[in-house]
Amino acid sequence: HSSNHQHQHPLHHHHHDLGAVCGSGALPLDGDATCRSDIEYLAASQKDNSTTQPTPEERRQCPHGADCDYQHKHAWTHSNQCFTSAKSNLEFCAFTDTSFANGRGTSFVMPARRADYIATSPAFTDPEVVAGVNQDLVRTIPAVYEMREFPGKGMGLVAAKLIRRGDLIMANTVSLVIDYRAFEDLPKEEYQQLQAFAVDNLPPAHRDAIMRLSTHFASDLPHIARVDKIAATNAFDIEPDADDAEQDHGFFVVFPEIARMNHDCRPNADYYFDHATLTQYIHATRDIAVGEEITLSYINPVMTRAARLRKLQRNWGFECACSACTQERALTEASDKRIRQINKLKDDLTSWAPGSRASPAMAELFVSLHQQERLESAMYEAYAFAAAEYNGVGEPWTAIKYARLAVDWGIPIVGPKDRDVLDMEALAEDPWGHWSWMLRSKKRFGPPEEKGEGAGDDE
Ligand SMILES: C[S@@+](CC[C@H](N)C(=O)[O-])C[C@H]1O[C@@H](n2cnc3c(N)ncnc32)[C@H](O)[C@@H]1O
Repeated sequence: HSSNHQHQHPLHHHHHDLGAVCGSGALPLDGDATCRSDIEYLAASQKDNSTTQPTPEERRQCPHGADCDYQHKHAWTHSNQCFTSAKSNLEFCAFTDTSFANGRGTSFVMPARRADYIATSPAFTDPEVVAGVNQDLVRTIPAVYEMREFPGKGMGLVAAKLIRRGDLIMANTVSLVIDYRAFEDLPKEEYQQLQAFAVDNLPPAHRDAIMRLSTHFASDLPHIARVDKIAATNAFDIEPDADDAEQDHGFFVVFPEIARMNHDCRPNADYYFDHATLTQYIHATRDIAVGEEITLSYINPVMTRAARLRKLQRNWGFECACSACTQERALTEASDKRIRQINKLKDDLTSWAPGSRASPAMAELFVSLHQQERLESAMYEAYAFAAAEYNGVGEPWTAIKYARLAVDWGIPIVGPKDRDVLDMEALAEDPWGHWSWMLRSKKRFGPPEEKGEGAGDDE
């Protein structure tokens, strides 16, 4: 299934994984109430006036944590079409809430308990958190972009004013949300029927915005096939919330306005998804001049030209003609060499084994290669590696400099709640108390590591 790339967080050199409250292993499918974050329980229970919502204490005592979460049954405006998979025995339904996000509406295709779980998110229980999002079907703030046609690409967006790095370009709440298992487990006809049903039940303006989206030049498709082609051409992969009992199973999601952004291998914007607001945010990754096209990368950009072209052709069926793909041959070769070097250096920088060659100088090279490659979306990671390397040899001031850069470049790209951003904030505030403090020196010059469990690299 075609879908846009998602951020991976390759900065897994943490010895203390801030993101994982219950350890790093996958949760059993029926969940574990004690593993979930207290803050999220509080947020959900305080923001919901209904008395059926268990208190944080009640949730904690639930023998089957996951079931406690679904005591609150969301009032869906449409949820009368379902199919049960013979393959997995799961029942998938189309759920629509036409009042979601101030009447914009949203539709899900997934099992009922998962839909009810997602509906406990603040985006549903506290409409305030999504006020001001979705400035497109109904606009109250002037747009920083306009839509126009780009020869060979269909429609696209251009900057209508100077946009600075870090500026918010647009944000959309979830529109059409499909559990990957529906796609994998159901017969194609049933799956496509649920998907079309989900779209048809949205409020008309929203439904029409989806139906106008690109089918990548396919025409005269019957309605159900057209919806399927629109989903395949425009969907983003979304990773489930870490508290979702079914977190091993991802979604693909269509956002009707964001879907108008075309691909560039060196894009000037990037996106992240926030589960609390069920919103995809698009920010500028560098300054964008008036009249310049606003672009995203549909794939991981840290790939050689040939690999990028292959992937774009296979998943979206277009021949990438962005400047990084069409520059003269000598420049392409130089770029591919830098890409290969970036990927090699990353192995060293992510390794905290005593034999790793990583050093502050290597991290400086890593930062420079990203700048040379115009990989603004990945700069925060490079800065984070540099911060950890400097701190690892006891250079707190340079470590703080890079940690601050990582935070500033990371917030627009992965959001303020991202665990790497939080980790760098912690380093900038207290390098001496950070996990990386003197860690390289200790590993290289300290007593020999104990053999076996816990020794050496945490990868
Ligand atoms: C998510 S949509 C982007 C918006 C689309 N151009 C439209 O008219 O709504 C993805 C489709 O846009 C087109 N597209 C996006 N980036 C492109 C590029 N760099 N070159 C050519 N076509 C592109 C392809 O048809 C692709 O299947």
